[in-house]
Amino acid sequence: MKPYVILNAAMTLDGKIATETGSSNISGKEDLIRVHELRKEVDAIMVGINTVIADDPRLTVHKIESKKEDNPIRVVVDGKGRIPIESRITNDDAPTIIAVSDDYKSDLTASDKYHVLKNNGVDFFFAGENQVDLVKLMNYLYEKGVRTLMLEGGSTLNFSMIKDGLIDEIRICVAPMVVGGVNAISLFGGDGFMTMDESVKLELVDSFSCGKDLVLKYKVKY
Ligand SMILES: NC(=O)C1=CN([C@@H]2O[C@H](COP(=O)(O)OP(=O)(O)OC[C@H]3O[C@@H](n4cnc5c(N)ncnc54)[C@H](OP(=O)(O)O)[C@@H]3O)[C@@H](O)[C@H]2O)C=CC1
Ligand SMILES: Nc1nc(O)c(N)c(N[C@@H]2O[C@H](COP(=O)(O)O)[C@@H](O)[C@H]2O)n1
Repeated sequence: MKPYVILNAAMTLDGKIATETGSSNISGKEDLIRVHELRKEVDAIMVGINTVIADDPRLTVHKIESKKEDNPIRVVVDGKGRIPIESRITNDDAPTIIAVSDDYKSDLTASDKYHVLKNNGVDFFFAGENQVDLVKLMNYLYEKGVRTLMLEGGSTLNFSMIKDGLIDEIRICVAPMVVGGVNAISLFGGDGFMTMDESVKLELVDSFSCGKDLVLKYKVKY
């Protein structure tokens, strides 16, 4: 069993979620309110380690009125245990789970960083060779009571999740901007599919204006 997974992201008209240098302020203020309302509804939020390193996100409900209990569990997919010890995501604003691959378990558990984070209340989950086994992670989160999970990027994790058949719904804020650049970061990265036949098919279920932005909602049809 797995949680119902909603991928939420903001992209430019040309499908980029960040520039080559990592600049990623894309959503307008109305869209950020929508995002934080969604954060308040879900049981957990998940991001990849590069997003933590690039953005040092809080992943809490902080742009609308809320209480600490409204904050979902924060999950970081971190195959090699690279989490910076001072990351905001490890503070006590909400529970945090760091998922690491089995190959890096012994290195991590032997480190001071692991013990400091454990003492601060951070939980660890180990599965997979080199990369985190996302199917096992979803199963573990479900067993912990997570029924709805918001995937908030980045590009590499988004592709792994959709390739593994783990995303149920996609909500995209399309901002009226163009950034270009072959090295800018797109909504789905990874190795990609080689043919359109392999592409994951979507069904548009809603679309609406949100301030200056357009929000598109899709169901994923595996
Ligand atoms: N505009 C928006 O809505 C958003 C923009 N962003 C932007 O995206 C950028 C980061 O994206 P990106 O660089 O693609 O990185 P991700 O945040 O997707 O992290 C990917 C890393 O996670 C680790 N990982 C471990 N297991 C897996 C697995 N099974 N599948 C995939 N990844 C795994 C890998 O690192 P390792 O090998 O070390 O394990 C991998 O390189 C940032 O610039 C950020 O600002 C992010 C979110 C939203
Ligand atoms: N919805 C959305 N719009 C953007 O323009 C963004 N750059 C992002 N980024 C995601 O939100 C995280 C930051 O969260 P906090 O405000 O620090 O809680 C960031 O790391 C991305 O996952 N999202």
